[in-house]
Amino acid sequence: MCGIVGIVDAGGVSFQLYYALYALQHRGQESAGISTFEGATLYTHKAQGLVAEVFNRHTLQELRGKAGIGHVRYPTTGSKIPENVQPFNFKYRGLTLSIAHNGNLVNTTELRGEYERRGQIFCTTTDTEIIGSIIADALRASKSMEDAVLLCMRRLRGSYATVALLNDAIYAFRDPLGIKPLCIGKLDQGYIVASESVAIDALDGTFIRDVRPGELVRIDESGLSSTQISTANRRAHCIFEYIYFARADSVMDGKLVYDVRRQIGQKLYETSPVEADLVSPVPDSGTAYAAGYAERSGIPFLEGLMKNRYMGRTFIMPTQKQRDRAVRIKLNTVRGNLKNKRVVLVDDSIVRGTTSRRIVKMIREAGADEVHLRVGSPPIIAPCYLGVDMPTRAELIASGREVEAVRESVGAASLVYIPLEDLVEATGFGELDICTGCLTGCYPVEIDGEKTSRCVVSYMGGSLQSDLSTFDSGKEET
Ligand SMILES: O=P(O)(O)OC[C@H]1O[C@H](OP(=O)(O)OP(=O)(O)O)[C@H](O)[C@@H]1O
Ligand SMILES: NC(=O)CC[C@H](N)C(=O)O
Ligand SMILES: [Mg+2]
Repeated sequence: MCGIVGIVDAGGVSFQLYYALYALQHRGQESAGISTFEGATLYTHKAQGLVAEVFNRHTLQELRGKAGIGHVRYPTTGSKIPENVQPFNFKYRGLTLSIAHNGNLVNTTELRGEYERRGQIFCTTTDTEIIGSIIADALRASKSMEDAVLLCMRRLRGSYATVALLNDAIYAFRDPLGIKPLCIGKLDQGYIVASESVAIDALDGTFIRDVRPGELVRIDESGLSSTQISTANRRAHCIFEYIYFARADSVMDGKLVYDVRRQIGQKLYETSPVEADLVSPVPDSGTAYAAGYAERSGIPFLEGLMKNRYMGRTFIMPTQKQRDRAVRIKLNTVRGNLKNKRVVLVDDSIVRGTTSRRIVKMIREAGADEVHLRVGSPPIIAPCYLGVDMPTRAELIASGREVEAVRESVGAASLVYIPLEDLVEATGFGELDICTGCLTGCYPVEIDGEKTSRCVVSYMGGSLQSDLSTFDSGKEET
């Protein structure tokens, strides 16, 4: 779930891009990068590390121009190596293209093979380079950016919210199902597109709207224009954005994330009331859920865990060793709030169980009488292929296990997950407008060996109808 941003601003963009990436840091902690354009020169600075580690005043001053894009990475395809740090640049005669992507393709191997057979040499091991290659190839053949993106949408399978800097114009597009978020804001002297609205807020901008699924937006110094490249008969917004990834203060596809989480917290109490002395969130992402739970139950909201504010997110760290170590440093108990108390502990999700195992033990050691765990998502039972790094069933604590076995494994007195119907209702979307692959094992795009739900996409000009389910006969439809 990387974070992407594109800005055109008459006053210069590098510092603005930096602050926008800072606001999106929670979406990717592995690397950060910015590309800008001025005159005939493409400037790029990128490296592994957090936004504040990668850039300083000097590097930002060197990034000249009034248009640029930025990226924070959370690796999903291609390992954690310097070559995979985005944005990626493509140069050909008078053409300079820089590209940054949030999402994950499921036909990378097939497309890479095809391009390699045509003589293409790839410099990275990511899926993103394929998107850049398709666009650069089309532009080299004198096609328009609209044609290039049309080709992308016909060829790419998976999720892709993308920003591209083509000379001094920014292009932004979203896959036909709108799996990953992308929104548009107005700045004093220009425009911004970003993964989440918090990046617009950080620049004192005004939220305009979301980029529509299948839409291509162009921004340059004369303003903003849009072309609808493809249209689908459904959407598939990622449910995990609402559960965990997005910041609670973001408005995403018309929903304030905090409201969704708070409502889930309320429903969690209604699903299975419990008598307790306090409701404690698991910071950060569990907080809005706990607020809703406390509100509905009337049980006092009290923090039993304190988060070290200098620690980032643990779930998105690449190795189990790093994740274990990080949880130990990140969370500590507030002993006085827990001693001899019956505690309802509310978190957004249990994925591998790293966090819950550790904190239930810590809270018990702090003297709590009972720890009741409440979770704002149903059990995560299937891998995500579309942008969350949980690639195998084996690593998921709830995959192939009953709730009782998970409860025992994390050591809680009781464990309750929100039912899927309640979660879907809280998002306000229809069941067919969100991707619940990680919760149901049924995906909105064709994935080898997995169930696929029906989806029909039509493309600009109406000449091509692609029914993804035809690749998939015999598999279940929802
Ligand atoms: O079961 P696990 O594999 O531990 O994964 C789930 C946990 O990881 C996430 O927290 P994280 O620390 O990444 O981020 P947060 O500070 O936003 O809650 C999530 O909020 C859960 O607490
Ligand atoms: N999390 C993401 O959006 C990652 C983008 C891309 N798949 C990469 O791994 O670099
Ligand atoms: Mg958490």
